Amino acid sequence: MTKLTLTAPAKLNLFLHINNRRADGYHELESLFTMLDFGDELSFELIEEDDIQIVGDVAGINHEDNLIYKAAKALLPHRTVKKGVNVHLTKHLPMGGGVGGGSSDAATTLLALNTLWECGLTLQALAKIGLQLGADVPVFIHGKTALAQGVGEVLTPFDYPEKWYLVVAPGVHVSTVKVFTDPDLPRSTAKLKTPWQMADTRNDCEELVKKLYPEVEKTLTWLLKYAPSRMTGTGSCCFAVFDDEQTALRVLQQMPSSWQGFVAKSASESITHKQLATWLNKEK
Ligand SMILES: C[C@@](CO)(OP(=O)(O)O)[C@H](O)COP(=O)(O)OP(=O)(O)OC[C@H]1O[C@@H](n2ccc(N)nc2=O)[C@H](O)[C@@H]1O
Ligand SMILES: Nc1ncnc2c1ncn2[C@@H]1O[C@H](COP(=O)(O)OP(=O)(O)O)[C@@H](O)[C@H]1O
Repeated sequence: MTKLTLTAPAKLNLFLHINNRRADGYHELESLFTMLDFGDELSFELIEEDDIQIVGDVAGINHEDNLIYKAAKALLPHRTVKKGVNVHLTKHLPMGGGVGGGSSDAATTLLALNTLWECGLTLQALAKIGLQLGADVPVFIHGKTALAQGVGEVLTPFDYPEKWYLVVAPGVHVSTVKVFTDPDLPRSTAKLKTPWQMADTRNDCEELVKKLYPEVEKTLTWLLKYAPSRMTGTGSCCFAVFDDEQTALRVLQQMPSSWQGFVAKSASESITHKQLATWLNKEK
């Protein structure tokens, strides 16, 4: 049977500004998203049973709550190959960490099954379906470093230098909903005016999350000893940026053992798109 293995990359919000809160409760934001060359691994295999099976690292997530299942189910009406799918998931990304693990799994599933089920949908159509699964899904579908506006779905490709990042997960789960519904969250950052510098930016969620989760404050304070550092998304993961891999690895070796961490390089085009292109060329 046809098998396709893809990475579901981590994402970082190199900055995250919250401009206002919409009537529907979602927030208008501006953020510079970049994908990393590290993430979860998903293997897709078509099966005769007309079923969506997920095996591997699924601990703690109910089958029908898994964003992989939701993504596959959303594509069922579009498939021209009437077969089921078995998905093997190997998690490497911390859940609810602000690195988009669930959203990335969903996007990778949409990209893989659009191909295996021969749905023939464009990236725009996949991103529209993805937005229903989460505000972060469209950026993974397009798979490019991008300036995000709207709730995260209005994406403008942005040329940003590839760097090395040390990403640290302090082992606390931050609820995105809790952060976005907190009255103390700053919600009135003005839209960026070009030209702008990274020094003009920040993560508007950082102060609130540091106050609510002292372990995040400790992580940021530790990272800032070595390199410019920020929290990604609504946290809890934080990242430090380096110009070379060796320095980033040396800092990782000094990381307190109670935290999890990895070093990865940013990729202006997501690893998923490159893997899919290679697989399609081999299939020809
Ligand atoms: C905050 C960001 C920044 O990249 O990332 P994470 O920190 O989750 O990684 C994203 O916008 C999160 O996207 P995603 O993780 O898909 O969140 P969703 O499931 O869409 O929304 C979860 C909840 O967050 C709030 N939410 C999310 C996005 C947004 N622009 N405004 C919001 O108010 C809403 O309360 C929503 O119900
Ligand atoms: N395959 C999955 N991997 C990770 N999280 C998942 C998955 N399916 C559903 N979820 C849920 O989505 C939430 C995290 O969504 P995600 O987009 O990864 O946000 P974050 O960017 O905060 O990590 C988790 O709290 C988890 O409950």
